[in-house]
Amino acid sequence: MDGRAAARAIDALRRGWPVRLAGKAGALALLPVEGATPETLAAFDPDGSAALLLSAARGVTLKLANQREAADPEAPVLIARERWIDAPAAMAIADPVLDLATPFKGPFRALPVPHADAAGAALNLARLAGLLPAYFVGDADAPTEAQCTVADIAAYADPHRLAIAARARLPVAASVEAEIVAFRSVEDPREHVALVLGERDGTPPVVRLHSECLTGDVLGSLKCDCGPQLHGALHEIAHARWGVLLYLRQEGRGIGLINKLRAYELQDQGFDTVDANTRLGFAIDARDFGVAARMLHLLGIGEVRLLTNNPAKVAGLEAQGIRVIERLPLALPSNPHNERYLATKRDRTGHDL
Ligand SMILES: Nc1nc2c(ncn2[C@@H]2O[C@H](COP(=O)(O)OP(=O)(O)OP(=O)(O)O)[C@@H](O)[C@H]2O)c(=O)[nH]1
Ligand SMILES: [Zn+2]
Repeated sequence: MDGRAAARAIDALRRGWPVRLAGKAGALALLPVEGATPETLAAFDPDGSAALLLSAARGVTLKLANQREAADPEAPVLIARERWIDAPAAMAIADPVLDLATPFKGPFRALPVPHADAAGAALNLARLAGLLPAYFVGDADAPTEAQCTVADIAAYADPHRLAIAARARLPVAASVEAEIVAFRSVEDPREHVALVLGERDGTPPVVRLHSECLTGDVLGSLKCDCGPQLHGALHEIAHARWGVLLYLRQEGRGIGLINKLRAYELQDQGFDTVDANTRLGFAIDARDFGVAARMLHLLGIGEVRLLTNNPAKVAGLEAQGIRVIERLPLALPSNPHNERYLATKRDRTGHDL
């Protein structure tokens, strides 16, 4: 298991370079659809015999006959590369934002998925790279720039690899009694942060898991409630005996900034948060709360009073060995731009709002 191999593969994918991903029974040569050019595609698939790997959720929208009722939205599906599927056509197949501009696609011919473990891991790897979950799958001898295995990807994403890298006093607006603690794992460039407010006194702290939202946290977006929740949580924690805000680098509930902005474009076309994610081919919530549990563990915290309206966060932490002794609500006033977002949280993802 080598997390570095996965890191190299992610780097290659982001540059639009092909990678080889080995599963238990065999390997797949993969060229990401996002970033593929006519030249890179011709070099990867000179005789036009590649297939297209997509997620089952995307297959549902494309009306692939065998995907009408996909049990697992993130399961891999494969379709043949017909003659008309060049690099731009593949992008239109992969990217739901283009569906309105290119409504008539197909017909598609579904193929059996070879090496389902590698194919599933490939979709996960695309998410980690911040790309659309879609690949050309080439011959076993297709040229590739990086190689990794399914186990390498698991090692890369393993929260146990996180360690405390630095800590310092950091007076903030909410409280001058604050310490910032930064965490990192060797291969994953995302640096998570904890802000510890007040004096540790042996009681379970008030804890907030805040997932990064560049648009809401920094730019003051009105489309979500992240900015007010961030400041509201810091305020609540500052008024408790002590507490911790975890700032998790899981932008867009784990699909990354670019894919979140694609989801926003779909929302402008009328889809809600949940449907936008599944149309892109992702799970409704792709976050890994094991990261938060690991950070709390490294801070010596085993019991928390959790500030959230999201029952999945409580369950996610408990599943990773953190006891949530109390759930504290964190609801803020809505605005005309985030009413639907909040209604979707309440009606479709079980938030207690
Ligand atoms: N994919 C996607 N992510 C979004 C969208 N809007 C906000 N986010 C992300 O959602 C995350 C914040 O999650 P929240 O839903 O506020 O928190 P929660 O865990 O569901 O629930 P609470 O703890 O009750 O606030 C941030 O990473 C945002 O970037 C969206 O429309 N699509
Ligand atoms: Zn937000």
